[in-house]
Amino acid sequence: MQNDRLFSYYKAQKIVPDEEWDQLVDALRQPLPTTFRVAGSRQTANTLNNTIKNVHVPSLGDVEFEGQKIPPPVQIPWYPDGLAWQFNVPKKVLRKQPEFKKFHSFLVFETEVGNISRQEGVSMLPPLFLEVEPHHNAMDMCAAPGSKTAQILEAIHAHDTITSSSIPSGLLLANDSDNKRTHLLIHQSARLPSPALMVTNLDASNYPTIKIPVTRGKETQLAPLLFDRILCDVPCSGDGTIRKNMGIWKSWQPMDGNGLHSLQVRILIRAMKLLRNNGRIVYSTCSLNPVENEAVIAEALIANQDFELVNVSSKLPELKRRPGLTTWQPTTDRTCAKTFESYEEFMASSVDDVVKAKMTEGHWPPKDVEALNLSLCMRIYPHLQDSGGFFVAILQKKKSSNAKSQPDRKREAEEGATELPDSKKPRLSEDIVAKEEEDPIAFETTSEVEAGIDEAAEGITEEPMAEPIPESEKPTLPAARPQKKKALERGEGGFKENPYTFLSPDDPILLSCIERLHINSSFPSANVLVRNPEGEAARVLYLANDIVKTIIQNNNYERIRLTSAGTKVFAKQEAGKGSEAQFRVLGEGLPVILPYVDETTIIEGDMESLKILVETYYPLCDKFPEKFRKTVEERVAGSHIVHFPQGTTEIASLTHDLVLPIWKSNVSLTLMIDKKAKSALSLRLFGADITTAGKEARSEAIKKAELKEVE
Ligand SMILES: C[S@@+](CC[C@H](N)C(=O)[O-])C[C@H]1O[C@@H](n2cnc3c(N)ncnc32)[C@H](O)[C@@H]1O
Repeated sequence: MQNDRLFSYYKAQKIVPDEEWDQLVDALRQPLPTTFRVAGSRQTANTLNNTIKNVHVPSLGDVEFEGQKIPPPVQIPWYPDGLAWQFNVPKKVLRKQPEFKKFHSFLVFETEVGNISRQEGVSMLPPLFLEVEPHHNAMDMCAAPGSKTAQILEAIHAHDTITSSSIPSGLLLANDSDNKRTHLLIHQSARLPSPALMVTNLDASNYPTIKIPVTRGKETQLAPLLFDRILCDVPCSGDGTIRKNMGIWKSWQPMDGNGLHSLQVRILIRAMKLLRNNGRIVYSTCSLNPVENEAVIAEALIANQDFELVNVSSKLPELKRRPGLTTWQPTTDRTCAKTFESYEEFMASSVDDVVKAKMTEGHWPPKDVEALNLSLCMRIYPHLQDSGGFFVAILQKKKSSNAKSQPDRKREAEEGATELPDSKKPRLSEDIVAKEEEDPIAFETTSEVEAGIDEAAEGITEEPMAEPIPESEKPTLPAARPQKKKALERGEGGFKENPYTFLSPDDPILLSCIERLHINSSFPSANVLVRNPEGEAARVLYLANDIVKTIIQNNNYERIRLTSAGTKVFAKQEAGKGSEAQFRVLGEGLPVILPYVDETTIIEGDMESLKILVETYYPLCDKFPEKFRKTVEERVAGSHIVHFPQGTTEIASLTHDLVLPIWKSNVSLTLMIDKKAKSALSLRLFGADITTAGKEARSEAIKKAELKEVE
């Protein structure tokens, strides 16, 4: 844990006062605590958080391991409502100490189903400063793998109740230039299914204008969509993650940051152009390098003078932070022995011309640096609160500014970009505030039920975001855009996504879903879409909100590489021999559908029935308590919804109502949630994984242990 280049460079930047230097270096050499955030909409999160606070933490309060006292998890002081936690426990304690082992497996399962996000503490900051509201049009420009996207989605869904999800009027457009990573992002965000989410795969620095129809007087025209909030969590050298990514100790060199500066500036400048008046941009990196931080902010503020930095010193008062730098000294010298105070000094030096060409004036502090208030930027250092290193800046588009920068005016003239006042925004449906009755926990059900894949998780899923970006992942531009329509076809490389088609509200498949679940007429049937290749029958139905629908219908997808839109609600389920295939409601779609479902359609369940459903793959109907059995026997085969009311019985205690999808065949029932979601539910309700998969995993582990002993 020594790198003289890194030390010389950061000492020259004076990132901390001399007397703090040793503390900073000591902190960099300590392992990073494990941090996690209780995810989901506010009410669901608070319920789970209470379990952590009142059940788990007290059981970890007095633990000793190999003669050493082990400190329990503590809440991160600055995170709102105490929903984020941190603990610093060696791996062997998690594996061997019984209480911590139990807590660890709780975290693993809850992470799998998306109720907990294993996210670095400082990486939770940008969305908190973005202050997204459910009606906002928000954009996450460099979003994958999606931990911050999830936080923004939660803010967009702030009106969700513990029982069901709302259809927000706002939008979250999450983008990443790396195609593979956008799919990771989609997978992660399926944990908080949202009809307001769109995912694109584009170069953020050159993000195309999205058009939406706007009515002025009698005329409707297409105008550019401008955003209320934009997050630029840009690709960076990642040296703030050195406590976790030990490879940085060896590999760090100054050209990493120098090389990223120009892309970072271009991404931020593009975000500025996509923002509406009085909107807000959060720019962040997990790097300590001023060239990737203050220098980027300075260059962008000079390029677009409609913007200013926002003072957020009173927000998150418990967060220890340091002001942004106003001086810094870039270098191209690998040893970092020599840094340069100004661009002029650098250009006059004996540095090789090829190297000189890699640097711009913008790498250095501008002449009028004081005017930019760079000290309003925030630097988070590891020694202040035992965290990673991080940088955040909040920029705001001034309320009314005539000071349009030259390129801005030019672009607006070219694109006809217009600011849409609130009253002129396209008319979108009102927020539909969900009923506060039933509760589905948002289980991930993308995989087929009990698909038989055993991925018994050993560790909590690590957040890949904080890794130093390997060469292959450094600033990427998506594969060349297809020139011809033909290239859009599947399997030809380039853009492979299927077309988006909205169903007619009287489409027979949609009508059959609606009739079967007695979905009422306020359900937005006109917003249901499919993505099957032309000519193929639909297998999955998605639901989009009005703004997502408007965007899909008014833009050209050869230009906007749309990877995903809306949330899955129904999927085709092949039935057994002699029965017709049917569409079933998906666990992830249930929260959105539930407010529209006629209550008499929902089957009342009880704890014993829930236990049987959790414990067995296909329990026979006659195994269930009489009341429940009679009700299900009266129902036709196919997709049903069951409500399990909160309460305490001898078997278990349910802290809040649960609503889950089941499938009824002729003689048996199946709980339609995926294997891991079922295990998480089992752990939460019964204190153990009583699922078939859980039991199999345990007996497998015992067999292995016995074999080892024999050997
Ligand atoms: C720091 S990571 C983002 C982490 C993410 N915000 C999160 O919290 O999970 C930076 C991301 O930028 C993406 N990226 C790199 N160059 C890009 C570009 N030109 N346009 C858009 N995204 C880019 C990378 O693929 C990477 O996923």
